Amino acid sequence: MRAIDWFQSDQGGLGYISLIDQTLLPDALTTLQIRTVDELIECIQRLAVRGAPALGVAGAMGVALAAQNGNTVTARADALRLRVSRPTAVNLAWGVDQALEALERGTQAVLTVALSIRDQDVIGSHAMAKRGYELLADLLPEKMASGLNLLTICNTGALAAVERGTALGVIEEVFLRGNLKNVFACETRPLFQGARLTAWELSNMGAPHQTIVDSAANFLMAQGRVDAVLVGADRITANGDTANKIGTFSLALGAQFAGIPFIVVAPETTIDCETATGDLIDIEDRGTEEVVVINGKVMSPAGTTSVNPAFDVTPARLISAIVTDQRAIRPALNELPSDEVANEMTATFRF
Ligand SMILES: CSC[C@H]1O[C@H](OP(=O)(O)O)[C@H](O)[C@@H]1O
Repeated sequence: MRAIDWFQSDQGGLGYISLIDQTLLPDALTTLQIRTVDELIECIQRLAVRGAPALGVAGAMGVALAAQNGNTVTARADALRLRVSRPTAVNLAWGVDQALEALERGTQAVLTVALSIRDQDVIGSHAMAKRGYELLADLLPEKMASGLNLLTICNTGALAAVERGTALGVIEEVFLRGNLKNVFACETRPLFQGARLTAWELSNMGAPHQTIVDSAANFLMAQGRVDAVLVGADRITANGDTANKIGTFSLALGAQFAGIPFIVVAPETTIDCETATGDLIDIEDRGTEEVVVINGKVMSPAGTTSVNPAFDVTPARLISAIVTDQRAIRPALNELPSDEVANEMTATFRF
């Protein structure tokens, strides 16, 4: 079952978006039928649908909903509201923009673009899985043979895309080829995408895994218990700086301290060459309640407020490699990015 897809209903031929409500996992696997842009915006903002690639598909399919439910003026207005429903993942705006370009050619033209984006995401996720596996085999041949201990954060599997996903798709490939010893999945406070979603996906795969509290990750790396860190991305800027789930920057620091590869896996559609450097990325702050309320229990005294950035930014110089559906930038095999490699990344990404 795909995290997000499009279906044509028999009710007058109008189509709708089908999506898994990820807020209910792992306790319940429930799909929703989304027929309006307002319903889709609500699902995006409460993370019923989430993950950069999935948001790109949702953005494009949302424009198709808008086109079939209204005239081009109201459709464009609805699409622009959808475009800004979450600010950090560039894929959402990109998906909306791609579909909007077809709006004047009619609803079917918009839907054709949206379904193409969906299908390209599937192809890309398989390409990233293969390319990421090959990179790990190049970087860690001996450890690959004995079985890799990998660490990841948030959820970057099929739930964050259409199929397979990004970083977790690479981990799946390592598992399917018999080279996975264990996955440490950071629980990923405050919304527990790791403990809930990544653990669910790894369990469904039958892959060996353990969840950890986020703050344990760097200690495990320092102990030598992690061979590589693989993470997703929500926006990669022209110089290779990468926005991803909060806690990712800390993992990159831990990986550099431990001398292990820190690998970002993301489709080309996550690269935003219009934004020069990571400090320019709009980082979503999701407010106090998500931090102080856990399973309905308020953990802090009334009046306590929180800073709750949903993402952070990892500087390109801390990133060992960026694997996309089309390429992989690889550091010298025996060192983490030096200034030269970081400059190469900058040169490579600055189109
Ligand atoms: C496959 S990239 C998914 C990316 O999106 C997640 O954020 P959120 O759960 O808030 O949508 C996280 O940053 C993942 O790395």
